[in-house]
Amino acid sequence: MSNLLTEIGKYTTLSIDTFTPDDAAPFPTIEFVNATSNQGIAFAIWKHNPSLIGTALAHLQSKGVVPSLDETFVQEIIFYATAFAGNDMLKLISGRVLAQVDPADSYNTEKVVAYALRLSSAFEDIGIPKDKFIIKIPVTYEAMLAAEILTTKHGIACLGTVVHSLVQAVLATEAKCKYISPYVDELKYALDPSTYVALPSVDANYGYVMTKEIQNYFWYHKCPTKVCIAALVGLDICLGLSGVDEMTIPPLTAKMLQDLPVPAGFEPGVSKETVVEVEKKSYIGDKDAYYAALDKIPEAKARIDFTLNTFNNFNDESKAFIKSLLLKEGVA
Ligand SMILES: O=C[C@H](O)COP(=O)(O)O
Repeated sequence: MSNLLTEIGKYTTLSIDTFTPDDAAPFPTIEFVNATSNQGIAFAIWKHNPSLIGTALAHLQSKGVVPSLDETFVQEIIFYATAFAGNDMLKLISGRVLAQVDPADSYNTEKVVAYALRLSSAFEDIGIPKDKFIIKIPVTYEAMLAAEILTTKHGIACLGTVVHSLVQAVLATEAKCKYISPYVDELKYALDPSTYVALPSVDANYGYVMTKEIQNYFWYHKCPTKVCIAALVGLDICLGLSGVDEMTIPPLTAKMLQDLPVPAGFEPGVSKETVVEVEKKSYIGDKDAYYAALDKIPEAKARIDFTLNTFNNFNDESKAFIKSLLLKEGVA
């Protein structure tokens, strides 16, 4: 039977905002193409399924790696537990699994490259080829230099994430990101969708207006980068942005859309037929111009800082949780 989720899926690629296979169970007839993770989702996975940490530990031990509480070993556990979780999700989706670099490295090109290569190695080591995963990289000037290196020199597909402005989107497509993820609703709602409070109109939603601006720019200038919207919670926003290239939908929002009928006369909120002319911009090769442009958007800067801090906190919690498991198992 037709419902709002399948209807939106006619116009927009649907992906799911989870790495927990149980979350995909309520949608047996929906084809989610990609499945995503970040440090918040990762922490939830370890808590939900701590056996993934044990699987990662056993794999590393089988390769002769000696367990310890050192930062390097705990990080290796995160790489492999992420890869094994991704492997489970790949059984339920037709596309790729996505995993994010350490947000603490976001302003350091070399560190982003090194982290992404180690994470990619873990995926490939357990049999997940390069065309089945994507590395998510927060869009800063420094990190986009890393994305370009990873794409062109290593053949690793990248998604520019934590996008809160057209300025970042322009840089990410110039850096050859395969996707970008504009954040639509406030991150606090994405982390706990049950607390969502809709604004009086979608036009009052910063992320909604920005996402339409970015999609229009990418379509008008025929950018090869796809817009894969994230931090999407509100039903009104999902309807308003239906028609974008791709949506990563949290399970709770997907369930609500699946339970709703299609309104009479439904039309997607965004369409290539209504694209308007927009001036082309360029920031690659001009770090000062990029940060000067971003400085003019305090809302974007505040949201980027808040998001990176939030993910850093989840990463710290993950590491503390993994250390406590290693101690409990008596292996470190
Ligand atoms: O869970 C948080 C948000 O949806 C952030 O987007 P993401 O899942 O693509 O990282």
